[in-house]
Amino acid sequence: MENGAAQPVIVAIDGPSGTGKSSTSKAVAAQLGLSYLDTGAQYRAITWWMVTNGIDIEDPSAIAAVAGKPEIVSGTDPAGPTITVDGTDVAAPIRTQEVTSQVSAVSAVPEVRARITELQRSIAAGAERGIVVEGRDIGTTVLPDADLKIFLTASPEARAARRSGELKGADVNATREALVKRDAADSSRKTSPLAKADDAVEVDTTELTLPQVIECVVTLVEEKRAGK
Ligand SMILES: Nc1ncnc2c1ncn2[C@@H]1O[C@H](COP(=O)(O)OP(=O)(O)OP(=O)(O)O)[C@@H](O)[C@H]1O
Ligand SMILES: Nc1ccn([C@H]2C[C@H](O)[C@@H](COP(=O)(O)O)O2)c(=O)n1
Repeated sequence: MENGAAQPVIVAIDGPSGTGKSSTSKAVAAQLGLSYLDTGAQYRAITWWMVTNGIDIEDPSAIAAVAGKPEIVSGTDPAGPTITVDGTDVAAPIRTQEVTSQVSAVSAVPEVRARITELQRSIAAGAERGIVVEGRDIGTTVLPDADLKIFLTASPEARAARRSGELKGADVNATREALVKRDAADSSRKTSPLAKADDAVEVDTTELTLPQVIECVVTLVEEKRAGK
C-alpha cells in the first residue's frame, strides 16, 4: 500500500486433530503481528458448559435448546490466548478427557455451530491487522473469502506420536484410535464437516518439523500479501 500500512489479512488453517494447527497458527500469527483464534477451544468451551450444567449430550434437541445460553469470550493474542465461559477461565478444564470425548457430539448440533460461527465471524471482522483462524470448517464455511486457506494433514501414526508425547507417555495405539474416531465423527457430520476447501493449499506435515511448517505458512502469507 502507498501509505505503508499492510491490509488486514485473513488466514484460515484447517485439518484433522493433531496435525499442528494450533502450534503453527499461534507461531505464524505472532511472527506476522496478527491475531489468533482457536475455534476448537470455543467448541470445547460450550461442551464444558453443557457437561457442567448436566445437559444430556446424547440428546441433540436438549443441546440445541440451550446453545444460546453460555457467553463465550476468546482472547486473540497469540502470545497468550484465553477462553472464558460466563466470566470463568476454562483454559484448563476444556482439555480434559471428559470434554475431548464429548466435543464432537456437541459440535455436530446445528444450533451450536450457528452460534459459534457467528461469534467467529465477528472476531475475525474486528481484527484490525488480520487474524489466523484455525479449526475444521474455517475455509469452507466460517470464512470462505479468507485471503489464504491452508489444510494441514499428517499420518495418524505421526499425529498419535505427537499427542502421546504431549500427554507424557500415553499409549500410542489408544491415542491413534481416539483421534481417528474423532476425525471420523467430525468429517461425517451433516453441518459443516471437517473438509478441505477446494482453494486450500494442502501441507502434509508428516515429515516436517514444526519450524519447517511455520516457515512454509509464513512464506505463503507473504506471497499472498505481495500479490504473487
Ligand atoms: N510438524 C510437527 N512435528 C512434530 N511435532 C509437531 C508438529 N506440529 C505439531 N507438533 C506437536 O504435535 C502436538 C499437536 O499439535 P497441535 O496441538 O498444534 O495440533 P492441532 O492440529 O491443533 O490439534 P487439535 O486439533 O487436536 O487441537 C503438539 O505437541 C505440537 O507441539
Ligand atoms: N472449526 C471447528 C473447530 C473444532 N471443531 C470441533 C471438532 C473437534 O473435534 C473439537 C475440538 O477441536 P480441537 O481442540 O481438537 O481443535 O471441536 C469443529 O467442529 N469445528
